[in-house]
Amino acid sequence: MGAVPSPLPPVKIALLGPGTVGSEVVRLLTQEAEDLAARVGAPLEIVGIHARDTSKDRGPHIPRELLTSDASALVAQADVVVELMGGIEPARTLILEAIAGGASVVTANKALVAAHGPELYEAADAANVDLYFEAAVAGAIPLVRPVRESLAGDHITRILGIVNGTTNYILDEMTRRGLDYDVALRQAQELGYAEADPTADVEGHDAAAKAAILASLAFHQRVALADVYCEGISAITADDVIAARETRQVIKLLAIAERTEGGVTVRVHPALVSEDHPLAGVHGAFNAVFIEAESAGGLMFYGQGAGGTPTASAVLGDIVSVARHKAIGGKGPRESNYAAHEVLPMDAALTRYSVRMAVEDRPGVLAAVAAVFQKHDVGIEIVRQVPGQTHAGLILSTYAAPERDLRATVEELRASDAVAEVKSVLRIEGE
Ligand SMILES: NC(=O)C1=CN([C@@H]2O[C@H](COP(=O)(O)OP(=O)(O)OC[C@H]3O[C@@H](n4cnc5c(N)ncnc54)[C@H](O)[C@@H]3O)[C@@H](O)[C@H]2O)C=CC1
Ligand SMILES: N[C@@H](CC=O)C(=O)O
Ligand code: NA
Repeated sequence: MGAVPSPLPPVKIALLGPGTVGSEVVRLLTQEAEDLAARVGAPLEIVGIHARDTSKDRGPHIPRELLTSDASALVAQADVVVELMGGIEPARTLILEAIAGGASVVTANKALVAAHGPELYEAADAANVDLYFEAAVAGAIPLVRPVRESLAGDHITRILGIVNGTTNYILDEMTRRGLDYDVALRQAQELGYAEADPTADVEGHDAAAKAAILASLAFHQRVALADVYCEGISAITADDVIAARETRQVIKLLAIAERTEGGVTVRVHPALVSEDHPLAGVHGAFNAVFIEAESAGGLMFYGQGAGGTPTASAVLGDIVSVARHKAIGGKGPRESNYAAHEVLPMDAALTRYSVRMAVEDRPGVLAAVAAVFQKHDVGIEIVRQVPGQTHAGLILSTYAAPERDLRATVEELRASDAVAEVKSVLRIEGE
C-alpha cells in the first residue's frame, strides 16, 4: 500500500470582531470543522478571537480562552485573518499588518474596501496573499466572485439592484404592513441587519460603498466612493409609499452602475419600481441584483443580503478558498484596473422622474406646468390627477432625460405660481 500522506498542518485562523457576523463565523467554523477540513485539505484552527471586552461572556460558541485584546499579536501568528469589526480603523491597519506578516485576509467590511481597496489590493499582491471580500456585497449572495471571476471574459454594461438589506426591510415593512419608518428601522437593528451606525444604511452610504466595489470589479477600473451619487431613504414618507401603491409601484433603494459610450455613472437612490417588476417582490432584508453583459445577456442574483448567519456563509466560503491556497498552494485573482472609462457625474445620467405636486385649482395651471417641462426639453409620459384637500393633486411621470434637465425642471416648478407644493420627486427604474 502506498505511503499514507501525512496530514497537512492546520491553517491558523484569527478572527477580529465576534459580533453579529463574527460570532456566527466562529460557531460554523467549530460545528462544521470536519467538513471544512475535508474541503480545505487541512484542519482549520482558530488561534484567537480579538474583542474589545474580553471579560464579556459571549455564549457557548466563543471560548473565553480564545479571546484576546491584543489584535497585533494575534494577527502575527495567523495564516488567515478574518476581519469582522467594521469601520475604517483599526481594521485597515490590522489588515495591512496581517498582509505584511504573510497572512491572507477575509473581510466583510465594504466601507473599508470601498475607501481603501486599491491600497489593500496592492499590499496583498505585493505580499502574494489573498484578499477576499464576498460578504462585503449583498451578504450571502455570491456576487463578488461571479463579477470578478465568472464574468471576467465578458463586458458588463449595467448593474441594477437592491444591495442593502436594512433599507429594503424598512421600505418593505412600510409598504406591506404600514409600519412607521422608525419602528421598522429599530426592528432591522434588532434583527442584526443594520450597521453599527445605521445612518450608513438609511442615508445610502452602505449601498454606495457596495456600488463602488461592484463598479470597480465590473468595469475593471477604480471607482471611488466619491464617484458614487448617493441619496438615502430618510426623506421617504408614508404618503410617498401610499402614492406609489396607488400607481401600482413600490419604492426601493437601488444601486445602479452603467457603462455607456460616454463613460461610467454609478448611483444610489430611492426609486419607484413597477409592482410587476421582479425587484418589487424582494422582501425583508433580501437583495437582488440584475447584471447585463454583452455576451452573457441578462443575469439575476437573489438571496439574503444581511443577517449574521447568511453573511457568515459568504465569509466561510472565502475562508475555505484562502485556507486551501495556504494549505496546498495557489492564489485568487488579482485586482484588474486596466480600464479608464470616464467616470461621469450624476447630471449626465439618463433618468426618469415621477413628480407629485399640489397645484392651484384654476384654468391654465396644467398648461403652465407643461410649459416648464417643455422649456427643459423633458417629455411628459403620464399625467395623473389625484384628489387633494385644498389643492388639486398631480403626479407627472417623465420620459428619460438627462438628470440635469430633470432637476432644472423641478427647481422651476417649485418657483412657479401655478404650483402650490412639490410634494415628492422620485426617479422611476425597472419598468
Ligand atoms: N450584519 C450584517 O448583516 C452584515 C455585516 N457586514 C459587515 O460585517 C462587519 C461586521 O458587522 P456586524 O457583525 O453586523 O457588526 P457588529 O457590530 O455586530 O460586530 C462588530 C464586532 O467587532 C467589535 N469591534 C468593533 N470595533 C472594534 C475595535 N475597534 N476593536 C475591537 N473590536 C471591535 C465589536 O465589539 C463587535 O463584537 C461590518 O464591516 C459590516 O459592514 C457585511 C454583511 C452583512
Ligand atoms: N447593513 C448592511 C449589512 C449587509 O451588508 C445591510 O443592511 O445590507
Ligand atoms: Na456576497
